Amino acid sequence: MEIEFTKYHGLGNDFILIDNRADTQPIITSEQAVQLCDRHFGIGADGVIFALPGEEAGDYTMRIFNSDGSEPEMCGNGIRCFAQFIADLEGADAKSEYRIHTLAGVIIPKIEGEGKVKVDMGMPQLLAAQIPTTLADAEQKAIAVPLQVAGQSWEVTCVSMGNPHCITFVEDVAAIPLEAIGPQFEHHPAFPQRTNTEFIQVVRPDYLKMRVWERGAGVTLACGTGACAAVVAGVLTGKSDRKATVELPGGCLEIEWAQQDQRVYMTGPAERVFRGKVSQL
Ligand SMILES: N[C@H](CCC[C@H](N)C(=O)O)C(=O)O
Repeated sequence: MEIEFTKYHGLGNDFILIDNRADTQPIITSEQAVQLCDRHFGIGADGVIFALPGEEAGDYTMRIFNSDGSEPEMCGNGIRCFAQFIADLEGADAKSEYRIHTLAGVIIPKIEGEGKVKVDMGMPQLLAAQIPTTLADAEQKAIAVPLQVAGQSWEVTCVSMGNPHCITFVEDVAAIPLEAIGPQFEHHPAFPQRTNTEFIQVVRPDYLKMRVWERGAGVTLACGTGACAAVVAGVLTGKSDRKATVELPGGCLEIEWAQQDQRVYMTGPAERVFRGKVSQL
């Protein structure tokens, strides 16, 4: 079988996008996605994203496989790339705003020009059962609670953007041994669905530096849902403003947890890199 694909990235968090509009199920398996994401034996990416026909009043449905083959509920950098991909596919008929059905609900990206996409990421979920985490009672929030990892006690705050995030604030993100401790956070028993983990250095209340170990993908250059979760955690712990720039290794995202509707808005780039075909799957 030969598969056409287009490679996009959002601040270096890169994805293989597949036009899957002719089928209601992804045309490749999660095992094949792992092969395609391999940076030596495949195309190389942090994940594979499928553009499927719309469901439940969505213009389209987005599904994604992480590079380890697991299927997350949502992807922030990915949905900006998804919106750009759809607009490229629709050409002259392209809209500037789409309603995308995802496992995290309907997400609304708006193409703003100069390669920027603004996304209504919906409302964060904060109850322990919604993350999910056992770090607090099911109907309570896990804000600034202790978590033992690698022989150290970390103060963490848990936020779901449809996918789980564990946020901790540190003095110097550059000093964090991400490859050593990331997997211990990801697979910690306190997170039944595993977790993404964000390490945040507060430069100013409106400027955060972030590094991330992603569930199912490891170290990435950027994480959109993680940047949103980081600002929410910053507000909940009194460390950041509701509107902040989040600087990631791959570049900056503008995030706002809006006071008036309690929804999180993320603005950032989405860039097409190349198109290709792959066979022997
Ligand atoms: N690894 C994440 C999915 C991708 C999220 C990230 N790439 C983003 O931009 O939000 C998870 O398993 O929840």
